[in-house]
Amino acid sequence: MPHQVWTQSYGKSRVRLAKVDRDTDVHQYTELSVDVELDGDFDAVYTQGDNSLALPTDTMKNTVYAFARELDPCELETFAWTLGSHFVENFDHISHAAIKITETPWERLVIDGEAHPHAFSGSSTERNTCHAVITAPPKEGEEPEGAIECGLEGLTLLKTTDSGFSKFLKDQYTTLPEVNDRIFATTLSAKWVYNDTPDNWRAIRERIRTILIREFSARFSPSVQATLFEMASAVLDAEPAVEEINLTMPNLHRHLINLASFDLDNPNILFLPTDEPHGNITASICRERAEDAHAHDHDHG
Ligand SMILES: O=c1[nH]c(=O)c2[nH]c(=O)[nH]c2[nH]1
Repeated sequence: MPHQVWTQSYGKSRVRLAKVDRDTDVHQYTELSVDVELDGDFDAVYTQGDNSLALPTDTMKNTVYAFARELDPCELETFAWTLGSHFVENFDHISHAAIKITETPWERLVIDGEAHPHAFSGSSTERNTCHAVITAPPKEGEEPEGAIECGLEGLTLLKTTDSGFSKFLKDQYTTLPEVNDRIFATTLSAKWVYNDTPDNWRAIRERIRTILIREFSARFSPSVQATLFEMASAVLDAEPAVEEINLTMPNLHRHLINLASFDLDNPNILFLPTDEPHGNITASICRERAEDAHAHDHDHG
């Protein structure tokens, strides 16, 4: 055979659903977009036109709906895990199921100081994410294995002071002025993994978000990099169940507008907001591991 399928995956993307929990008069509202991707013995589907092992992506969509009816999709992690396990447990030829959930949070409206029982606002760009990859059990009768990565995306943050960038490396192309008072704007994405199953997935997610926001605003930022490290470190310090956290923080520049042509000064008050081009800063921060400590000693020694 001249060619072979080297890697593959197929699935249904952006299966959107909203669920209302009407158990009490105070309704809960959950809105998700789910991606299902399967891997396994699908070669013949590609090479032979043989669909006998191809579970239709339409069926995957229906499975998402059926599971959302039966389960509480509000707990993204257990929903993803149960859904992924279904595919690897029920079909021998499916080796991996990747379930990616993106949740659009809707905030309960507060009217005249009172939380409304069934009216919500959803204007934020923020999303909760959960990416679970479930692997078929090594032996029949055993539990599937897997990994879950939790996160959030689109959390826009800005502070009008307490940020600077100076004493950086310069060469013949450097024009950036050193500043000790600038606007720091970013759209935070965070992804983290746990070393233990949290008691309450929703609660720990909320705590991590709160820590990230608090640290962003807590003190002077000498660079996006240093603030990113502080934000991630604060999560690892406060939450022992978080093993590693990856933060991506684009530096969404606010350039000082030059008003000198109009004989006007600009004492750090009028800026041009831009998002292109933007700095892109990303790092994964983990607890110090014995072998890494050794490697660092070695590097610096
Ligand atoms: O916080 C920053 N980090 C950089 O690496 C960088 N580079 C740049 O032009 N501005 C900034 N700001």
